[in-house]
Amino acid sequence: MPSMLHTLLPLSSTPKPPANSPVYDGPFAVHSTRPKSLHTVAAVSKTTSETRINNKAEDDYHATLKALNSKGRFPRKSLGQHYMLNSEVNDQLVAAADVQEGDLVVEIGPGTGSLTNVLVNSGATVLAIEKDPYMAALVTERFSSLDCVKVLQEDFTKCHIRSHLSTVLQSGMNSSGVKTKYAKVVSNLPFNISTEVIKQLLPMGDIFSEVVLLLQEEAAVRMVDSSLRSSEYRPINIFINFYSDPEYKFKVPRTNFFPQPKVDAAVVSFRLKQPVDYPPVSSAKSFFSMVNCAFNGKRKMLRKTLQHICSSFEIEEALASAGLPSTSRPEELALNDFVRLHNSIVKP
Ligand SMILES: C[S@@+](CC[C@H](N)C(=O)[O-])C[C@H]1O[C@@H](n2cnc3c(N)ncnc32)[C@H](O)[C@@H]1O
Repeated sequence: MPSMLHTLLPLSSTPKPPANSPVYDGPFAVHSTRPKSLHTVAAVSKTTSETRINNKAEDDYHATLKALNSKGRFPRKSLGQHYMLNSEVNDQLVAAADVQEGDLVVEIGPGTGSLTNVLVNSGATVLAIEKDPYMAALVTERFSSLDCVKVLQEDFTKCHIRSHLSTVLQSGMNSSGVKTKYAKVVSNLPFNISTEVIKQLLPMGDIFSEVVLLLQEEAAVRMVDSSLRSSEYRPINIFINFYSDPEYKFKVPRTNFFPQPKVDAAVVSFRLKQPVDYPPVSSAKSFFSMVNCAFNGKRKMLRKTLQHICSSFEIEEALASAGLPSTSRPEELALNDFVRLHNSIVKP
């Protein structure tokens, strides 16, 4: 190991790869890909087409440590820094988004660039947005010779993704050949910003076709499963189904990350609906404000929880004209029921 690594992570405190890991037990095969040797981050060089990375880089445990040490960094909990050690998982993430030559892909939190590398090798043009200035510098250096990767050092939850995308489409970066009208998002992002990111991205069906995210497993299950009357049924399920068709792809055990998080992860794809396909409501804002009100008392009847929108008599009338019992509770209503109820209360 390089002396730099010893300086920053003394042997006694150097984290060890977890026993028998990383193990990816996705839907396909179970692999044991224990770290093999010490690799540098990515050997980046120009190919004949000048857009690809020559040799498939090894983004394993040692490479990740070495990359972090090159910037004098330890993983930061506050930034949700759990780096992916298993390139098979990155391959499957990219496959889940069906990334093709000419796709424009937004990656949130590229970290050391292991997923970025797989995206580039699939022929994508990548706009990577990284909050940590050290990791942004690292990933910028790693892909500095490629026109098809642009790294922005920004907090994704605060950035104006629309204007960044249009800048990319108008810039020289597009000479690397973005062929589609819609971009995709593929990301292993910090668990603590995932709900915010989902709320930010799903209503953008006019610019994104697909959002594929590595999420905390429990959250992934909750977001995809919108079974009525379950204790997990929430306004976020209505929101997700309003704007997208979600699909649980596969589980990723915690042993695949460095450092290991306390929970497992899972990949979810959200196929975004185009605005013309959204359920017909006069205003999405008033629709979601009604849904949120309805869930204020999850076990209470809607004629009670919606009382500050209109009188309980009017609510009962609206329920009847939406074909719903007057005793309905929010957990009993699917997306379409809420749409009919909203349209009965707020006449278009
Ligand atoms: C879970 S790590 C994943 C890193 C890398 N994608 C991988 O697979 O190894 C999350 C990354 O997101 C970055 N990050 C944290 N908060 C962010 C934010 N608000 N906006 C953009 N990047 C963020 C972290 O610095 C870190 O690099």
